[in-house]
Amino acid sequence: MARIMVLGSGGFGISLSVMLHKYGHDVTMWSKFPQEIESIRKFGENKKLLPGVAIDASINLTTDIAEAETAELVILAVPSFAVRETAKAVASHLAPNAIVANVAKGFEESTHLRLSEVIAQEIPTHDVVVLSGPSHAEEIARNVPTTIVAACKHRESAEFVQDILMNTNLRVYVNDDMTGVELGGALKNIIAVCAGIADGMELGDNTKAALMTRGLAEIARLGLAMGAESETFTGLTGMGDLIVTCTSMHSRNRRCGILIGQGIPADEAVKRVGMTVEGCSAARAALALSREYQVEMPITEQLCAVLDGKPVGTALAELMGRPRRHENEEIWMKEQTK
Ligand SMILES: NC(=O)C1=CN([C@@H]2O[C@H](COP(=O)(O)OP(=O)(O)OC[C@H]3O[C@@H](n4cnc5c(N)ncnc54)[C@H](O)[C@@H]3O)[C@@H](O)[C@H]2O)C=CC1
Ligand SMILES: O=C(CO)COP(=O)(O)O
Repeated sequence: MARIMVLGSGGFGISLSVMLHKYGHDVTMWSKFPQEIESIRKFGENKKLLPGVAIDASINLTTDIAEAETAELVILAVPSFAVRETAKAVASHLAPNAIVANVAKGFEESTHLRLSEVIAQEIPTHDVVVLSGPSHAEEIARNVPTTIVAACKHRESAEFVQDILMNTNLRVYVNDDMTGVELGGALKNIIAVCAGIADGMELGDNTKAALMTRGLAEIARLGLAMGAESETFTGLTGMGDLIVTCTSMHSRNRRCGILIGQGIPADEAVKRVGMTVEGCSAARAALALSREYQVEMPITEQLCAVLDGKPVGTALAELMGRPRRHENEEIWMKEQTK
């Protein structure tokens, strides 16, 4: 049994807390917002962010982040935009040997940093483990067999988290390619918004398959330029998460895309989803990174234009009308220069 502090009492924070509690761990769930905790106490669930999932009364609920002091594992489960402030808030309350894990999938929008880099800046004293992979909160909470990855440069830290999280319904792999794992998780949200747009426009399965496949190509292109390993993108945190998020009825990013595809302006679509949608801000960060690393990310570029008001039909026509190329252009170019 481990003592675990989950920071964030939204969809994913709750699903992890409920699962870890079920497997006998001592779980405390924190929210910055007293009204969120009060509402969970009152109704025994988070009616807005994960309705229908009962939160056992023996899961400790708090708004006092200092309660992290006794935790062996502290899991950040807040949106990307809140990762720095949450890491900063918990930094002085961590036990010396605690491991910090992050489940948020995105970038810091102002710096374009990966979230483990943001956390490392605020908590340089502790190892950060990235948790990612195809894992919707709604299904984790209901014990649907699921696989994820715990990524860290130090294998012992990743294995510490693996040991705590592994159970009969959750299989956890370790990986040391933190860059690849984090980029896969952050960038698939962009493609999920686009897949949703295609669904909202009532395009077909061919279009969705094209977006997913060419989306993975541009995810891997940026990833390789940033030092990730290519195998990571065909693994759980690359292709695996891309599949689940582009096809699932649970996906917040896809749901946002459906609304945009139906003609709802992006800001309004995000509001209507009412939960964390990471793909829109990730698209802006990814576009900046693609320019910095000089790689082409045409789908990401068109999503950014749509977020700025370009009609989805025009964006689609421009993607279809791109200059002819080889499917594996970079490999082909390399072959020619041998
Ligand atoms: N919901 C899911 O199935 C999964 C979500 N994730 C990732 O986990 C992260 C959180 O997502 P969800 O739990 O779905 O979001 P959510 O919208 O359900 O909950 C967000 C939580 O963060 C808290 N929060 C918001 N602003 C905050 C701030 N400034 N400071 C501290 N806390 C703040 C909210 O009070 C709430 O408890 C996202 O990056 C998402 O991509 C990853 C895997 C699965
Ligand atoms: O990352 C997730 C599932 O692995 C959750 O994001 P979505 O809800 O947008 O699919």
